[in-house]
Amino acid sequence: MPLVAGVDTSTQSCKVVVRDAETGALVRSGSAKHPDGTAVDPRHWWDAFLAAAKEAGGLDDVAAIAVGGQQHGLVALDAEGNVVRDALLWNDTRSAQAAEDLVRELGDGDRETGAQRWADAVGSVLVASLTVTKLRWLRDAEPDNAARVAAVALPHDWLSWRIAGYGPAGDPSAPLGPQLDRLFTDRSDASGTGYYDAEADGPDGPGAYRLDLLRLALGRDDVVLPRVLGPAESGGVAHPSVAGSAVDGGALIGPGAGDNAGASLGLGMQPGDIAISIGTSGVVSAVAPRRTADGSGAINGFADATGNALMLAVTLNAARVLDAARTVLGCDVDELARLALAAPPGSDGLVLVPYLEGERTPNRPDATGTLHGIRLKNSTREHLARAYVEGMLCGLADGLDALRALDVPIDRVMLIGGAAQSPAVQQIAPQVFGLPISVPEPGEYVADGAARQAAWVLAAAANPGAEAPSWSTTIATTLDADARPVVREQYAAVRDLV
Ligand SMILES: Nc1ncnc2c1ncn2[C@@H]1O[C@H](COP(=O)(O)OP(=O)(O)O)[C@@H](O)[C@H]1O
Ligand SMILES: O=C(CO)[C@@H](O)[C@H](O)COP(=O)(O)O
Repeated sequence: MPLVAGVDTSTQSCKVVVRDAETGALVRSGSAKHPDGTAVDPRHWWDAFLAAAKEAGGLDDVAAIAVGGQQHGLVALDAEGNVVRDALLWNDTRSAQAAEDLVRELGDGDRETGAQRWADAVGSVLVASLTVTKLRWLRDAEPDNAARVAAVALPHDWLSWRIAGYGPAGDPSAPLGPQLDRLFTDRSDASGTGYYDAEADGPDGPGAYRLDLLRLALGRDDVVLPRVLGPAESGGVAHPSVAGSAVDGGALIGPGAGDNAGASLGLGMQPGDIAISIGTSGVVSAVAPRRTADGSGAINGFADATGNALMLAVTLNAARVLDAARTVLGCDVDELARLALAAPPGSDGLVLVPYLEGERTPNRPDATGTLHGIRLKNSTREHLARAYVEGMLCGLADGLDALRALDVPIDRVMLIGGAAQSPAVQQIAPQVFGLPISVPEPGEYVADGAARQAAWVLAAAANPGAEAPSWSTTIATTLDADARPVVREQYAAVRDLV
């Protein structure tokens, strides 16, 4: 049985899974941490990938590999293949003013007009997360670095390029050197840049770069952008020092995907399915045949990894809100869950608005978190734990409402991401969302989606036109509970007091 590898180079860590290409059975896995911070030298992602691959027993025997990754991060390369500065990640808000400037400029000075024009052009109203705003920030704040930019990649594009053996000139781990024209990406991740229209008529199918928007941001467009591959197209072969050395012809590299599109592929999402991911980011996502251009900015209209649209609401404050609660309470994840479940729904009026890192949806990059309604009665560890869980979930419930407002069908809601394993999150989520919640078997769904894509690439190499393999997703449990409207009512009453 051929084996395939899937990688998730996410905000906090790198995860590698090795699966059987036909059945999807998990064979081996590994993971390694990334450094903290919103600006990171990508070499840490390379080191973490190598460590995770080693923990997964090495990748010599895999016949294909694909990479899913945190979206939007600006990896700006010079002509020698070096990064011009630390990559600015999706959760770095220093480009908030650049986003505002670009919105107004496209609207001929009018914000509302500009917001709708960006949504029509690329599927999303600009916020600091999107790559194009980081390019504008670079142009304005670091003109010397901006002048050195010869290629612009995203985290998953860059890691795929390194796996193929390319990289900085003179770096022994990059034997093929800095061939920038060998960079490739996929439609899902390109759709989060802000200078790619996934639904334009392109020469090879849907999707085309918007060089006019790149120029608007950077002031020029003479930079290499990764080639955008089709869903089952191979971008090349892994360097034998990294993967596939024991396989005839080497390991094919798949196009990869943005992490949310990777998760969608890993879960096998269909229209009507909603995934709520509680990782570093909080993401509410749905697949649809076409994107809706939401000029309000609540919903991003990205692409998925199969040819559909992927509609998302994304918050900056998710699993780390619970990490912060653990720091405040001095407890581990089990104790946090026990405490939260010991307090009543609504936490007797104690409400956390969880903008601990500013916020993206709604767009409040400079906001801070606030605790409201503190009384003697609710000044307990239990109430505080519950308020943190409820506040974080309320931000996601607003995202679900935004999808609903666009008439996105909601038949099934699946909860994934690191914090989805918390019993408190699992039990409180149906009370907040007012819907039953399905929790798939614990797993790395982004890496799994990348592995499924790798298996698809392998099948398509032998049989062009092959479909993605039909690996199944097991739902471990479905949780239902009476809706507790008080939680969202209390939250709505204070959410805008920032
Ligand atoms: N049982 C749990 N309860 C609460 N939080 C958890 C639990 N398990 C993991 N986490 C949190 O989940 C986060 C990691 O989730 P993950 O989806 O891997 O993030 P990312 O993909 O953004 O790197 C960490 O902040 C971690 O503390
Ligand atoms: O910005 C987005 C999507 O628009 C985030 O979803 C990032 O893609 C990071 O994801 P995680 O590493 O938190 O899973």
